[in-house]
Amino acid sequence: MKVCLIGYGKLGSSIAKGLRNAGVEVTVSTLPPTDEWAREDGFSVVPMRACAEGVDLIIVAVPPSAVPAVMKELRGVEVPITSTAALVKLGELKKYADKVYRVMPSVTVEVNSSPVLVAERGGGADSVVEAVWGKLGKVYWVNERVLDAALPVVGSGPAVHAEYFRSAVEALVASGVERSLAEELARESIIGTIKMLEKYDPYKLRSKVETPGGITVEMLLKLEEEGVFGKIAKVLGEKGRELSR
Ligand SMILES: NC(=O)C1=CN([C@@H]2O[C@H](COP(=O)(O)OP(=O)(O)OC[C@H]3O[C@@H](n4cnc5c(N)ncnc54)[C@H](OP(=O)(O)O)[C@@H]3O)[C@@H](O)[C@H]2O)C=CC1
Ligand SMILES: O=C(O)[C@@H]1CCC=N1
Repeated sequence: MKVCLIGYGKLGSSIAKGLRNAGVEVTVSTLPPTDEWAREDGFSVVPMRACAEGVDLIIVAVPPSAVPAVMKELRGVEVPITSTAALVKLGELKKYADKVYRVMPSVTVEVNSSPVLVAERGGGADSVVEAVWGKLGKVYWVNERVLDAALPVVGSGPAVHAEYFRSAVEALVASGVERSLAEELARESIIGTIKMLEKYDPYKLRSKVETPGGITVEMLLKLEEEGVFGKIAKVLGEKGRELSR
């Protein structure tokens, strides 16, 4: 399979590396200075129209403000297009191309382990979209409203989750644990928790950990009193509702 990737920034470079891991041939089109970064990473960089020739899929990973210019330059190209841009709706993309989809992944595509929301089925090239994006994680076909509502947890997710991880590490360091050990312990704990969440819902998991009158319930009640979890749900939920309007 061959892919043309437009944009080699934070997300684009992760997409390129994830696809390469999976044996997909990637050609890049981007502006300076990231054109040089793509070359240093071993990708071939060409002008946009040349990039779009003879490929199975085009992935547009440029800032939302640059999408109209890129779509205009791709006008008339028959190859299906997937846009990763937040904020640019399908209705806008369809003004420029027939076979076009919105995709919402996260940078964890770099390790081939991202939820990949795709809107919407029936865009004229579903199987090629599934085949390419399926190399980068688990594909979920959704309507556009769900893609936007889920963006705070899917697209932004790694940054939000990393902040919890960082806080846990700082807590351990403050308690006298060496940073390298603290990072390893926090990481292993999260990996184990994720595996348990595949078996149990979060309420059940919490009740398995809380010893009555013990340390866990004491800490969790304190965090709830501070509004920590409620605030996360409020901010992410408000943003999801705003985006999906
Ligand atoms: N970062 C993330 O985790 C996620 C991002 N997204 C979406 O993906 C898109 C990219 O985000 P991100 O990678 O963070 O952004 P960056 O700003 O890091 O990267 C944007 C890339 O697009 C290039 N570019 C800008 N304008 C053009 C143009 N006209 N033609 C060709 N290339 C161009 C930039 O080149 P240069 O910098 O060299 O000028 C850069 O390589 C955004 O729309 C964002 O909403 C979606 C999900 C997750
Ligand atoms: O922060 C952003 O706007 C983009 C979309 C999701 C992740 N990065």
